[in-house]
Amino acid sequence: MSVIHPIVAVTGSSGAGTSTARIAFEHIFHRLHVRAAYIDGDAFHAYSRREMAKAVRRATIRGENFSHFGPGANRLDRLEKLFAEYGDRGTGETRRYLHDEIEAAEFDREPGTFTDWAPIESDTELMLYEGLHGGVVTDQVDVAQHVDLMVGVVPTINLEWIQKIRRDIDVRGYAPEDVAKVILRRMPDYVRYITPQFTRTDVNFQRVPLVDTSNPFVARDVPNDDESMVVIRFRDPAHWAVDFPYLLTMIHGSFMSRPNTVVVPGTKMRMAIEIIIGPIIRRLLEQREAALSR
Ligand SMILES: Nc1ncnc2c1ncn2[C@@H]1O[C@H](COP(=O)(O)OP(=O)(O)O)[C@@H](O)[C@H]1O
Ligand SMILES: O=C(COP(=O)(O)O)[C@H](O)[C@H](O)COP(=O)(O)O
Repeated sequence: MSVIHPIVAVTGSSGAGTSTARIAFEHIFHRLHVRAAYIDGDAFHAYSRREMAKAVRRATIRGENFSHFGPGANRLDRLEKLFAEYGDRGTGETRRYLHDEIEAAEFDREPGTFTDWAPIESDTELMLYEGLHGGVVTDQVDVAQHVDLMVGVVPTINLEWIQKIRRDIDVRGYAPEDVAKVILRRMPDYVRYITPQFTRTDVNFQRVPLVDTSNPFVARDVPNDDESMVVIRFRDPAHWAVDFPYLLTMIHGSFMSRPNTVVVPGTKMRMAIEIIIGPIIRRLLEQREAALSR
């Protein structure tokens, strides 16, 4: 945790929508004229696509579980080092994982490989992490302890799988049966490392479909915003002085389902993110300015 170099972590499983949610954060930062350091969590994968395939084969032969969700396939030590260093000095190192031809062409590399480690942008006011492990805690690392605002993007699982399946097939070019195998292989680490994060998050955005998603493995398209609601849970509303009456007034069709939970129409998810997160980011920046002027 750091007043002068705050870290915001947007955390979610593969296909959950963290990259999509990041756009709302970019709008907030633009409106507040924030200079942010952006971190893509996939940069902390430990292996290239080819090396990962070999590691998975070796683990399978040994009858062991191994996936991108677990510590064995990620440099969580370097992720924690980055968070600790950024919180302390506003510096650190990151890189990019190049998922597809388009991303790879930008760096004249092969898809499924990394760019070189390089210093993050200098003189930033905060860091935004987006990826799988922004709130992870294992026997060896505690990434969560460094985060000032932790946001979960956690669609209900059938919707999350539909989003992942459609994206991995339509955008990343994977075969449907391979995506299903990856989902199955990742389940032990999903339960052990991914889902526990969402108990630690300050706020979770959980998109819930209002249409049938009972068999996500045959769904032809992703339920759109009109076909969903978003359950927004605050771990400690008082800590962030969440103004629920204002929220309910501003977002037509919203209602409280619990004292710490507001539900909004799917079409209002981005607006809800901006109305909720905007004041929190402004408060973090005001605290930073006050500390710097002391
Ligand atoms: N609110 C949403 N409504 C409709 N589709 C969504 C929504 N959020 C994410 N998606 C879709 O789900 C897929 C995965 O989203 P993405 O942001 O890439 O997930 P992640 O980065 O967490 O893996 C993408 O195809 C994206 O367009
Ligand atoms: O699933 C994720 C998480 O990323 P995202 O949140 O973008 O899904 C991995 O990065 C990719 O599966 C990498 O493996 P591959 O080399 O198969 O792309």
